[in-house]
Amino acid sequence: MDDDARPAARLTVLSGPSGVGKDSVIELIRARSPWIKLSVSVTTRKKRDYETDGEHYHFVTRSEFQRLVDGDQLLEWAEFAGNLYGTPRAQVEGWLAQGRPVLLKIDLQGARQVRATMPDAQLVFLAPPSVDELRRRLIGRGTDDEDTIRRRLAHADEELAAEKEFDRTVVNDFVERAADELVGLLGSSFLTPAQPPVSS
Ligand SMILES: Nc1nc2c(ncn2[C@@H]2O[C@H](COP(=O)(O)OP(=O)(O)O)[C@@H](O)[C@H]2O)c(=O)[nH]1
Ligand SMILES: Nc1ncnc2c1ncn2[C@@H]1O[C@H](COP(=O)(O)OP(=O)(O)O)[C@@H](O)[C@H]1O
Repeated sequence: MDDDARPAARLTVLSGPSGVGKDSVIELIRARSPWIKLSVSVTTRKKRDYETDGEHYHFVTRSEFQRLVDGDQLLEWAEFAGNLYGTPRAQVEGWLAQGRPVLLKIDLQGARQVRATMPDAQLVFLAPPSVDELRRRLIGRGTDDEDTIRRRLAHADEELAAEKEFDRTVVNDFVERAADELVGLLGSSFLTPAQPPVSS
């Protein structure tokens, strides 16, 4: 396919219930598919031990977050389980302008905002093999206290019911298989993995 025939890069949204494996899939993509740009969200949530500020999230205070909202610097934002999360606008718009494939890991409310404001975006739902397996993963991760797990599982019912609003579903049965399927969906809107552009 020559450059002119290549379809424009699209924004891809990855959503799914807490504990389904979004971070695990994204870690593999980060390591293996550097041509895919991963948006780094801002959040008021507390950092987990395995997270790095500026890589997994930009961790900010509520007043810093509010300043970003007031300045229209977030593409979308939402409150999830008591914390605020948002996508910085400038970086994503810059990558899309360069024709890069961009992946956003955002919740259902954020996915709906992107659908409304950027109708060309591709919405992908990451689904668990079963609800029991989702519960096992959330508890097994060991990062959340009992109350946080309860709140996240309560949200999961709503998120699972919204699967039909998404363009595609990827089942996270095995992380590597799920990551490959997702990269395939992103790749189809830009370059194939066999010919990645020079990463910057
Ligand atoms: N709307 C929105 N949701 C986000 C953003 N960043 C992360 N989220 C979502 O917030 C929810 C909670 O994320 P997190 O606290 O990292 O917990 P985890 O999903 O259990 O790992 C998940 O559904 C994320 O997809 C963002 O920038 N905007
Ligand atoms: N395909 C899978 N099979 C088994 N365990 C998984 C799989 N994907 C993720 N996990 C585990 O499930 C837990 C939650 O995964 P995580 O990536 O933190 O989910 P999310 O980002 O969606 O909240 C972690 O302990 C992770 O190691």
